[in-house]
Amino acid sequence: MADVESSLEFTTSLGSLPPPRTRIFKIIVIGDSGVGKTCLTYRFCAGKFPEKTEATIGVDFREKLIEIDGEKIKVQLWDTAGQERFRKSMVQHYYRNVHAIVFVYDITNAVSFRSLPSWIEECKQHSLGQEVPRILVGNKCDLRHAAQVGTEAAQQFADLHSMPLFETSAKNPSHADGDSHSSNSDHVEAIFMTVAHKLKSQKPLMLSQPAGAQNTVTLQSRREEEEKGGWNCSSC
Ligand SMILES: Nc1nc2c(ncn2[C@@H]2O[C@H](COP(=O)(O)OP(=O)(O)OP(=O)(O)O)[C@@H](O)[C@H]2O)c(=O)[nH]1
Ligand SMILES: [Mg+2]
Repeated sequence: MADVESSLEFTTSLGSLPPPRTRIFKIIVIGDSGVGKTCLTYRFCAGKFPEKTEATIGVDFREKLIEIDGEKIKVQLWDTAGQERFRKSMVQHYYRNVHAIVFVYDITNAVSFRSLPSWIEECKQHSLGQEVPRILVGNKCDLRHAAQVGTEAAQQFADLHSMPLFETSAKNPSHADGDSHSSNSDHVEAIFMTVAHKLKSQKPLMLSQPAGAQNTVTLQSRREEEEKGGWNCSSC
């Protein structure tokens, strides 16, 4: 867990201050326990695969400052717990003010794919309609030999629910690292950047940080929730 914790410190560091009124895109990552949500979000924010992860309790935040067309944008990933017992107290909190949803399944675990309708239903129950951009991510493509979910079935499901499908591996090094095995999977970085581009092009009403506030959007909302006794965040 040491790696993940140090990433959190790094990604939420007050040291690298964004310019005034940085837009924040809140993206929630959901799916069954063990599909790799923590690894995917860590990979995007810290640029590497975590050596060790533990089941997420409640929700973890990871942030990355990116630049699109000259505008600096903060991508805020909410890495949610897949295990029911670790998410109960949190659910109503992380579905607030969501800009995009990433549904994740594990291509080597058919059960995680069959669970997707219930995750979609949960979003619906929390008033996240079709207008909220959503994508489907099949993770662990480095284990294709053990695949239980084919690309065709996944694509059909994605089409049915009008969302793009990406197959990827949080573990594989990128092309830049000289690995040829990753050629048949999308890159984690490209996936989240695609979501960010989509959000930017839609110009939705975003949370923004006024000059000098730095991370107060995140910290304040957490403090408010803590006061209400609602937070149960494993790494924050
Ligand atoms: N081979 C391989 N293993 C992966 C990949 N992504 C995650 N894993 C492994 O899958 C296990 C679960 O990963 P996590 O990221 O903790 O899963 P999670 O979805 O966050 O699980 P919860 O927090 O319980 O909801 C860990 O042992 C990871 O090392 C991947 O792309 N390839
Ligand atoms: Mg996790």
